[in-house]
Amino acid sequence: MRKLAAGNWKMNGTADSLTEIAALAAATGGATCDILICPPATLIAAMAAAAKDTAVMVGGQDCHAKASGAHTGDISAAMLKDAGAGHVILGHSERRADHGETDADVRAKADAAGAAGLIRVICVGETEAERDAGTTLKIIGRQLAGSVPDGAGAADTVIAYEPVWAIGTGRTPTLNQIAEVHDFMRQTLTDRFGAKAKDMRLLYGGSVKPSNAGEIFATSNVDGALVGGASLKAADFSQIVTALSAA
Ligand SMILES: O=C[C@H](O)COP(=O)(O)O
Repeated sequence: MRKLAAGNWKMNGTADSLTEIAALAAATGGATCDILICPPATLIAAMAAAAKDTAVMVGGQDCHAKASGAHTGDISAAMLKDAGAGHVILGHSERRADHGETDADVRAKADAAGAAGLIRVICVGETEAERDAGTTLKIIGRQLAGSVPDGAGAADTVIAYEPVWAIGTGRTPTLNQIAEVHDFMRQTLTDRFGAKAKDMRLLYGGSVKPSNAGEIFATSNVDGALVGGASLKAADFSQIVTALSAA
């Protein structure tokens, strides 16, 4: 399986940020993993142009479940594809919290993304209260069951485990905690999808940085990362890409 280093720029970046793409491509020329950057929608087309002829792929951060229509401010999966995206992040905890997205919403968006030919990066993760209550695996199981569409496979679906309490906080789970969730996800997906789940990439996300990437990538069933803050600068993200290539 080819591993994946994915960067989520969230609501950061303007046209002048696109210089990071050339710098990232130059610094990761020997990478043996896939490299993806998901900028704000305003930058997708320009980033796709900047990334042309490099190994850097471009993705969206969300899409609407409908193909078109009266949905002011929303963007369809086909529009992302048209702008140059090949992937889309769905069900990020910030969307679940800020926009009330449910597992059913995420699944509908994932179906739309699949129909448009986008690879879905579907996010799951527990809150701190849920971890403290000992319900982490129950929550992850529920989110996987509700958010991942039937028929999903390794070629069209990536899962990102992002403990909500580790996002942007500098806190990370222990390696054992990451392994426990990733092993659980692999088993859960295998129970549902069979052999197809063996090569489905399982990313870890939440305060990944150059200093901890190597040990996280050496953890059981971790096939890459979904990186927020440390993906904004090529100098940082390229080190994470290099660590994943070496894993
Ligand atoms: O999508 C990325 C994650 O939310 C992780 O963000 P972070 O690396 O800034 O903690």
